[in-house]
Amino acid sequence: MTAQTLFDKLWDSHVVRDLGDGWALLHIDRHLLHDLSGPPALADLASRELPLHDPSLVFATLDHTVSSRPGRDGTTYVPGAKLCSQLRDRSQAAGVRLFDLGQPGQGIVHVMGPELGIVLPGLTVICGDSHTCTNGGLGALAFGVGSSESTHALATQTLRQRKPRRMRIRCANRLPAGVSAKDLALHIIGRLGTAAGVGYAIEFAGSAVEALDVESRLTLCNLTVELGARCGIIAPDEVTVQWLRGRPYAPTGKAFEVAAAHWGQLKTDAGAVFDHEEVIDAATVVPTVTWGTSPEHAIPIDATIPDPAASQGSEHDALVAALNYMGLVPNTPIAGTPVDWVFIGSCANSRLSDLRTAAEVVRGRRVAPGVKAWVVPGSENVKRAAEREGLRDVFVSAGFEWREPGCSMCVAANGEQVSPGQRSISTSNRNFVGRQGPGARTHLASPAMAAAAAIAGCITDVRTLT
Ligand SMILES: CC(C)[C@H](C(=O)O)[C@@H](O)C(=O)O
Ligand code: SF4
Repeated sequence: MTAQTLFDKLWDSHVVRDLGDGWALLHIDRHLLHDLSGPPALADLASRELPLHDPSLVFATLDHTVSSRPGRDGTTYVPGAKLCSQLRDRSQAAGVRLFDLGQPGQGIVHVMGPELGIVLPGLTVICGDSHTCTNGGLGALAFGVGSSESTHALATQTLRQRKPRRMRIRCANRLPAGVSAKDLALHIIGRLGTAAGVGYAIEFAGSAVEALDVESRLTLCNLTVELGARCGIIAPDEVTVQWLRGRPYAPTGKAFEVAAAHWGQLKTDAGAVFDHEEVIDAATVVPTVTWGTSPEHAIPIDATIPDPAASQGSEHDALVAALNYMGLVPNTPIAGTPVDWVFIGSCANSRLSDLRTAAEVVRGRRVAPGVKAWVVPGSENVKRAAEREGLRDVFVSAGFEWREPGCSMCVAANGEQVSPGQRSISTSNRNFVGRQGPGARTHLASPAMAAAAAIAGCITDVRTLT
């Protein structure tokens, strides 16, 4: 038998029918719905009088348009109230399990899926959301879909897809202490650019990836879409198996052992051929932040803001526009840039391990005067676990606000915004123009770096925080 990549194994095992010309009909194992993309897909189906093919494979949660204010309900953010009630009503009518506000399981869709064991290695997972690639961190074949694809999958549990090419990004050696998966992701995007992954499914491999815990793997895969690829995957291993054991929707008893034995086969065979390969030396990665308006505007914390004079044509113009929007001066150090806002949250970095890392930086210190700092846990379960182990108290006594789970200021679809011209350091994954509100200036960073900026009042190297 010819050597196969992990991606090919996952793809081949889900082909219902080869449609020719690189297209295939795939079986979809899990379908996740959120309050923005879920209601239209369910409504589309209802208007065609089509039943769901298998509601037990579909799960819904409220995340994008819900307020994160303590004591909130689905109506606190008034413009989101209709979407919330639609997702509730349509899920109930369709027999779909919805994790509602205040219930264990509610949370950002890409946080709650893995957390509950709804997402498992070897499964195909879709959601009407581009960061569905996050789930690849467990070894699932997971990708975001558009609304007509979502409708099709609800009705048939299948999807017509064109097979992407395969890329492997091998991360050699180990990340240095204090350098996280988020730094690695930003480093990779900064080096390869946001178009590098277009048309590819990307496998992250190598000793630095093997050394990551599962939550860090989810972070790394979360940012695959910012490389232009719809899908990122990491081979499941013993760390994955241990992380999944006992999760509510994971198999139990003998079935879990059988599943785990199967997951052990899900890796790229020696000698398998990729269409493209990249190698990153993880040992050279340092804490990384973005300065501009694209995730590829990523630089090491000890670097200076780039000078557009070094580039030409449209690239020059794009750099000038980004510098103007961000209100930054070329050739000055990024460290020391004052921040108004600190946002620790989003499906990139709002899991328990992220909050632990940030709390370690914050413990016994104070948020700098004039800085607004928020922690928005990724899910109700993350929130409760963090509260049980005292992390909430660490943040609150330092001057952070402790909020309710959801997307919040990652995309500001719930009205929680950074004011025009204000600068935010954010653990999210997109720093686009207006992403955190009209005129808002966003710097992407790891939880440790965001926490350090909250204390220092400016972008700072967490390794030298005093
Ligand atoms: C609103 C949603 C469809 C969107 C996405 O697809 O990613 C959002 O989650 C985002 O992060 O920009
Ligand atoms: S947290 Fe941000 S990136 Fe993630 S799903 Fe929500 S809006 Fe999208």
